[in-house]
Amino acid sequence: MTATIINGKQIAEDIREGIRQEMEQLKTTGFQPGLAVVLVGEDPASQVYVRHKEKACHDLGYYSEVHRLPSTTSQEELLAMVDQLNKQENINGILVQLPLPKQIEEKAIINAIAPEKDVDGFHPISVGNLVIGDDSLLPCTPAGVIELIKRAGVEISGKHAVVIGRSNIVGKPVSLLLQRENATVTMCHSRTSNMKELAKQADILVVAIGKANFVDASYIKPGAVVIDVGVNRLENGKLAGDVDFESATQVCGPITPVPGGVGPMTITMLMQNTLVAAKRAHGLK
Ligand SMILES: Nc1nc2c(c(=O)[nH]1)N[C@@H](CN(C=O)c1ccc(C(=O)N[C@@H](CCC(=O)O)C(=O)O)cc1)CN2
Repeated sequence: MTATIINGKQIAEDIREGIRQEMEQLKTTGFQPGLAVVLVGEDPASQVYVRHKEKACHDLGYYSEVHRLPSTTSQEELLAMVDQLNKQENINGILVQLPLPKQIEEKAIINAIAPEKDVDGFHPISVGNLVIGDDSLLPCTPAGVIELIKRAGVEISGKHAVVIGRSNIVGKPVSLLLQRENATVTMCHSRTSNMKELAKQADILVVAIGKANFVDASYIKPGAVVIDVGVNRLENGKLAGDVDFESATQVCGPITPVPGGVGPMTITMLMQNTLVAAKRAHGLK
C-alpha cells in the first residue's frame, strides 16, 4: 500500500463551488446569508484567519461584518456586541474568533451566541444536539475532517477510528461524528498509557493533540487513513502538523498534509454552516 495525499485545498474549493452554484439560484430571490466575525486583539494568526473568512464571504456573495475590537475589551463589552448581533436580522451566523484575551471567559461568550446563529457549533445546545444525533450546526473543523475522509473515497462505517486528542473543539466532536458514521471509536489523550498500541489498531487515525510531528510511522497500521488536524508554527517559521509526514507516508494509505489538508476545510465548512443557518432563518430547506 502506498500513501496518497488527500488534497484538502482542492476538496474545499469543490465544496465552495457547490455553494457558489446554490447561491446563484438563491440570490435571484434576494436571499443573502450574513456572517458576523468578531476579533478581539491582534493575534497575527487570528488576523489572517479572519481576513480569509471575510474574503470567503465576499467571494460567495454573502453579507459580511467584521468587528475588530482592542485587546483590552472587557467581557461585558464583548457580550454587548454578541447581544447586538443576536438581534440583527441581516446576520445569520456569528463567530467570535478564538483564542480570546485572558480577561474574557470563552465559555460565557459562546453561551451568549443565539444557538440558531452558532455557525461554529460550539454552543452547548449545538453540542447537545450533536451528542443525541439531532440536526445542528456542526463544528467546522470536525465536519471538515468527515468530509475529507468521505471525499477521499474512504468508507467510515464498520471501521475502527482512533482519535488522539480530546479538546471540545476537535477531539470530542470528531469522535462523535465518526460514531455517527458508524465507526467504532477509541479516544486517546495525554494520559492514555498505551497510545501507540491503540493507534496501531486504527483503520482511520485522526490526530489533534497540538504537538508538532508527534505521530510517526510506529503509530500507524499499514494502509491506515491518517488525518492530521495539527497546525504548529515552528521556530523556523514553518508549519508542521501533529504527524511526522515523511515518516507516516512510509506506511499509511491516504493522508492529509499540513498545510493544505484539514485547514482549508475549516473556513469552507463555516461558509456551509452560514448558508444552512440563513436558509433555516428564511424557512428554506
Ligand atoms: N471561533 C473559532 N476560532 C478558531 C477556530 C474556529 O473554527 N472557530 N479554528 C482555529 C483557527 N481557524 C479558523 O478560525 C483556522 C485555522 C487554520 C486554517 C488553515 O487554513 N490553515 C492552513 C495553514 C494556514 C497558515 O499558513 O497558517 C492549512 O492548514 O493549510 C484555517 C482556519 C482557531 N480558532
